Parts: sequence; C-alpha cells; structure tokens
Amino acid sequence: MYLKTLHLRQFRNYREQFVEFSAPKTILLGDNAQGKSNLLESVELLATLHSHRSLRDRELVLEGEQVGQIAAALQRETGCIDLAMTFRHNGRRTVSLNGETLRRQLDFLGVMNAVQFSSLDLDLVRGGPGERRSWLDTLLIQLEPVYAYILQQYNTVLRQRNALLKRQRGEAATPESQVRDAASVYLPDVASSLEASTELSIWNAQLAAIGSRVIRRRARVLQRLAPLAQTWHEAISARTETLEIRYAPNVAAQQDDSEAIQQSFLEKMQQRSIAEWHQGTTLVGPHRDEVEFTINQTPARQYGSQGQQRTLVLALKLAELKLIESVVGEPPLLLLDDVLAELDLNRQNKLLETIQDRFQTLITTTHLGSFDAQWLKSSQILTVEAGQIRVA
Ligand SMILES: Nc1ncnc2c1ncn2[C@@H]1O[C@H](COP(=O)(O)OP(=O)(O)OP(=O)(O)O)[C@@H](O)[C@H]1O
Repeated sequence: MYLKTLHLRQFRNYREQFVEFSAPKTILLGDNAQGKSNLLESVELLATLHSHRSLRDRELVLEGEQVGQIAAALQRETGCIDLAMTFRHNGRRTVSLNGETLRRQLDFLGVMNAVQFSSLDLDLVRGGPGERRSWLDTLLIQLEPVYAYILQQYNTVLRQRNALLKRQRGEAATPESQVRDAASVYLPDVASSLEASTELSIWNAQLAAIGSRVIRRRARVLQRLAPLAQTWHEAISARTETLEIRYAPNVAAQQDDSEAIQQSFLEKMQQRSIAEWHQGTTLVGPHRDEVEFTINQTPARQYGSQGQQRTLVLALKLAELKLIESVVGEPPLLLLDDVLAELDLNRQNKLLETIQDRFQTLITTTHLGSFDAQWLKSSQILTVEAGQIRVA
C-alpha cells in the first residue's frame, strides 16, 4: 500500500498542511519540537485509531481551535481510498471512508496498515507487561480488525465484573452489614449474597468466554511472529544470539481449544475467588498476560544490554512488517521516529535491505549525518519547521 497524500487541518501544530509523498522513502528533517512526530502520529491514527502519545482527542486539535482533521489518499492494490478522521475538542470523533461517515469507528480499521518504530519502543523490552500486551494487541488489530471488538467486549465485561467485586467488598465493609450479622462481620445477608453470587457467576462465564478468544488470538499471533523475529535476531546479531519469545498467559492455554481454555479460566477464578473478594478486583484473565523475551536463555528485560535490547526491538519490528505483509497481502507502511541515528551501521543496513522500496517508509530525523548515501539518494527529503513542511 502507498500513502499518496496527507492533508492536516488544525491537527497538533499544523494549521493547514498538504503533503504529497513522491518516493517510497520520505525523510522528515527538522529541529526538535517542529512537528515531525506529529506527522507520523497522524499516520498512526489512520492505521490504528489510536495514538501511543495521547489519550485525549483535545490534545490532537490545534491549540485554540475546536476541530482538527487528518485526510489521506491511500493507494491499495484494489484501488485508491480516501480516509478522513475528524477530532473535536469535546472528544467526539468521526471517521469516513471515500467521503462516507462510518457508523462504527472500528470499521475504519484494516484499511491502512503501519508499523511504528520509535525510541519509546525500547519500553517494549524494558517496561512492564502492559507495554507488551498493548504492542501485541495493536499488532493483532492490524492483522484481524475484528480483534478490536473482542478486546472492547473483554474490557467492558472486566469493568463490570470489577465494579461488582468492588461493590460487594464495599457492602461487606459497611457498618450496617456488620451490625446485621455480627457473627460473620464481613458477609452481607443471605439473600443479597445469593443474588451477588449469581450475578458474579454470570460475569465469570462471560469473562471466560470472551477472555479465551483474546488468549487464543494472542497465542496464535506469537506463534507466527516468533520464528520471524528469531530469524531476524539471528541475522542482526551475526548468529551470536538466540532469541526466544514465550507467551505467558495468566490462564493456561496449552492447546488452541476454546472449551479447554474456558474451563481452566473458570477453575482459576474459583481458586482465586477469596483473593478477588479481598482485593475487589479481577485477578484472573488476559489483562494479566505476559510475553517473555529471552536472549541466550537470559531474560532480556532485566539482563539485556542496551545493544541487545535494541536488536530485539528491531527484530520484532521487522517481523511485524513481514507478518502484516503476509497476512494482509500488501506491505504496510513503516514509521521510523528518530530511531535511525540510534542504530549502528550494521543494524541500519539490515533495516535498509529489508525495506528496499517495498515498504513505504517515513523517517524523522534532526540531521542527515547518520544516513548513508544510499538512503539519501533514494529518499524524498522534506523539512519541517514550526508546523510547516517544505520540499528540501
Ligand atoms: N494541539 C497542539 N496545538 C499546537 N501545538 C501543538 C499541539 N500539540 C503539540 N504541539 C506542538 O508540537 C510540537 C512538537 O512537535 P513534535 O512532537 O512533532 O516534535 P518533533 O519535530 O518530532 O521533535 P523531536 O525531534 O523533539 O521529536 C511542540 O512545539 C508542541 O508544542
């Protein structure tokens, strides 16, 4: 797929900016805080409906304005598609395809695919399990947009179940219930406790059913991604290192069998029910999954050197590119935010070999010094200054 044009209106620090991409590689050159990452963020939003830098739409709208918009023309093998996203200060967002506003925003997913790689991605190795879950989920949404619905459903059920657990704990701790039943201070009366346990078992069944769909998908995607990442890792480290990627689900998933996973989900919930009662929150489920990376049998998170961690993230990103390409059937875009300068020549070359002219790539940088001549020759160079873009 190829992003032909991008039109930013009152988006971040851009008032009105039209960009035409004339080469498979575009270098966005500019000092700090000029708007380079903002432009990449606009592409990330079109691909995922989500920005890794911002949770609130009001931050995306040019300061002092009420509405901002990103519009793009994307060439796919099936034809050209116009995409648009409108953000409002009040948070109401609309998306459209070929001029038609979509009723369900999630239908926007899957039209454009992109892999994002920035220095923040080192958190994927160094950060907490939540970073790895959200990386995996973002990848899954691109491969299989329906996963966004599944995840949304899971989070809704999880919220409801947590609210019930909190309510139960609150009720158990109120002075009235303590007076009502002085012998069992923390238990509410029998009728309401029965009602609550019926309600809880309904949420349990729903959480296990939807949770098992999340778990199976995460397991499957890692099974496909791991060998790709391992091959890249081996190549980049000149065969001195072996990478292992292991999915560590909170609920055991030995086989890709929905019934079996749901069963172990329910059993684990049963085992942890007292702890959940005390903590007033759900302790079982894929919101507590982990993905473990080990290099030469050593956990990369605690013991990996900076260089090893960078190699690992680069291998993961290259694997993502290939996986999306093979599943979607077209190469996704690659967004490189200030990472090239951090890669040594060997890693830069690996990246360059992979990208060639197959993956359209947008690269931000503060100086051209770290690019080798081959990159510069084959790239369109745009300068970014205070929210204005010019051809260099
Ligand atoms: N909603 C907004 N309205 C106006 N300006 C904004 C808005 N959001 C961000 N900015 C401005 O955008 C600029 C940051 O741009 P960006 O993050 O793209 O930097 P950059 O060019 O990538 O620089 P760096 O090299 O430091 O990453 C800052 O000056 C910030 O004040």
